[in-house]
Amino acid sequence: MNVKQLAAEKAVQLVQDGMLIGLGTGTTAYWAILKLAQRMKLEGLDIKAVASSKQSEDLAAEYGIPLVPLAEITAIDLTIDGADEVDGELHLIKGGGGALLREKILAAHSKTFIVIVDESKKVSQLGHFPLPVEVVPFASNLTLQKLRELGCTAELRASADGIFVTDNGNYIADCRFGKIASPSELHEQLNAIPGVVENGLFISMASQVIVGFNTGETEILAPVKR
Ligand SMILES: O=C[C@H](O)[C@H](O)[C@H](O)COP(=O)(O)O
Repeated sequence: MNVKQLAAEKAVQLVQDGMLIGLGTGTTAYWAILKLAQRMKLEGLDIKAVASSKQSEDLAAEYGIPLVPLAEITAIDLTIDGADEVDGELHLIKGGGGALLREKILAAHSKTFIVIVDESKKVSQLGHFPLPVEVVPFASNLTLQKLRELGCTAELRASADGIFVTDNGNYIADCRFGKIASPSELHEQLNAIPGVVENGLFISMASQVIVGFNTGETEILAPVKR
């Protein structure tokens, strides 16, 4: 079993009958979706789900996980999602796959938000991974200028056929800040820029982070209560 699968399967153990599950996006969340489908088939697990991307929606549909229209829900019991970096405070960088906006909306409405990562994602300080920032296409060159004034190099993400476009019809600016001294302060500064829709910093949102190790072990990290 690979390390991402290990963390994902540990998280899926927390899922119980009757829950509404938020499905994350990416190569780690992929394993969680597969395990949920397997538990439904083998154990008769009775769940419904909402998806954080077209990709995860398609995967869930392919594996027979019933999806609920977002208009019909008021809250999510538990969301399971990956991350690009996790620091000691359990702040995250997300959006490597471009799904950060929908992921953040689902996380914000989840009673429990479980993050699943392999050990390579644990860092002492966020920022080595370029921070994804979702921006509207209109005047994106000007928005990029404002982002750079915050001290990063910012480039629009490319795709095979031009500029990468999110499920929401927006662009992603990948911002290299180097080490981020104050993630919460940067989060506020980024979202104050007109044209920025949302950024990939998830501040104090994780209820738990499940880390998979190459040794086959897992570690559960919980936020320190102050
Ligand atoms: O937009 C994508 C998401 O934030 C992913 O959850 C994140 O990039 C981690 O992806 P992966 O599990 O593929 O490393």
